[in-house]
Amino acid sequence: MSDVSLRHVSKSFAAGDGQVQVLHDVSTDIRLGELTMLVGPSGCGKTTLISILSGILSASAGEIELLGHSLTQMNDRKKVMFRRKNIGFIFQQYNLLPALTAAENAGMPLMASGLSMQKASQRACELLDAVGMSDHVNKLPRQLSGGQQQRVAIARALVHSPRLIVCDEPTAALDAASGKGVMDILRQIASTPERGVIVVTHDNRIYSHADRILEMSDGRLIGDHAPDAFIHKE
Ligand SMILES: Nc1ncnc2c1ncn2[C@@H]1O[C@H](COP(=O)(O)OP(=O)(O)OP(=O)(O)O)[C@@H](O)[C@H]1O
Repeated sequence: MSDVSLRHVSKSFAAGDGQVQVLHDVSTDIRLGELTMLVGPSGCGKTTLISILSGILSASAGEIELLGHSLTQMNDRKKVMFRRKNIGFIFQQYNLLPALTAAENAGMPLMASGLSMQKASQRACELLDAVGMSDHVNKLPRQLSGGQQQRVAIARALVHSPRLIVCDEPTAALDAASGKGVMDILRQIASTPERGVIVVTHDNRIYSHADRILEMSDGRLIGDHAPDAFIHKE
């Protein structure tokens, strides 16, 4: 059994009087212990695919299994619970709450599941320390650089110890050095066998951080590459 399995996944959206199909018969397996990148031109369906594999969107057809559970058979409430426990999300925009400190922001998922502010902040500080932010725990987002804010977002994504980290363009808003710093952290997370990281990206500066690159075009998976081979092909 694979850690993430997609079988014959298709997705259509309503458009005008008809439907537009944005994913066509996508099948692949994604493993924990690896950093998998999903690359391809704008509009080819990358965000739609990670939204389906993390249970945010439902597929129009096909089967999705995640960590031994069939997402296809879960109702919406179960999907929310499953996601909260097992998946951490990191986006291009860091989505930090401006009135909360770094520690409070990073602790938010724990507070949302009922932990006290004090306990949540304590665990958040451990994670902030791990991403090199121990000197900034009491700062507000506006007092942090883009790269530092993304580190807070990484700490927030990890604070509930999810097994899968799903990232949509995590380095798009960052300069090269900050982007590399963020990818080094994600790479380290994916080097533990019980954790997997999936990164959607356009950013060819970071391809070398992948263990594996899945290439999409026009709603289809068209390649499964080792990063070296893909970088030389580009
Ligand atoms: N809710 C929706 N309703 C209708 N069409 C949608 C919806 N969401 C996405 N699409 C369409 O599906 C296609 C794939 O979009 P998606 O965001 O998955 O692409 P992407 O590869 O992530 O693009 P980008 O790299 O620009 O973010 C696009 O043509 C988009 O317009």
